Amino acid sequence: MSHSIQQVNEMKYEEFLQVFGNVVEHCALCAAAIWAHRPFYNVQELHAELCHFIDNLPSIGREGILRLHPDLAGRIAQLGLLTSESKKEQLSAGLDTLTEDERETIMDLNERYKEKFGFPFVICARDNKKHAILTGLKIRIENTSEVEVTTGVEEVKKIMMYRLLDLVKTDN
Ligand SMILES: NC(=O)N[C@H]1NC(=O)NC1=O
Repeated sequence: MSHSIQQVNEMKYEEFLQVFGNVVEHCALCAAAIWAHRPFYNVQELHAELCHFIDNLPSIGREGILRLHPDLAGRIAQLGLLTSESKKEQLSAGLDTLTEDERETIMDLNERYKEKFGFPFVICARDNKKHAILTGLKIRIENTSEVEVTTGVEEVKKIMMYRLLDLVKTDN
């Protein structure tokens, strides 16, 4: 359901958390923190407040946010246990149409990425089809940890914007 920015600004904390609690995957803290910063002028400002909160976390906090994300085409997806948001995103990237070889490659690269960095590979699946995800994994696994925390968090912000646009009307 889509809400006007006026409706968002009038929301009590509990409703706000229910509506926006998963705009950052499994990290309701982000929405809980920025509720105090109402009123928001528009969805862009809401997004900017969330970005500001995330950017001000210590590096281990930002890594923690990455860790809350399920692997793309991973076991959680295979078990049907994704959040509805993540499921929709993974479908939009065509991750349900992977060949056996592609699935094995992506799962293997995801494991190697996690072994190297200690957090999962995060990319905005609504901006990347399955081939771009595979290429991204192959390229980004060569980066340093610092670069990958920054890159992963920038992807979280893109995912967040799409999720917000599903929830807030922009025509006000
Ligand atoms: N691992 C990872 O990138 N997961 C996320 N990406 C996305 O678009 N939705 C997710 O859950």
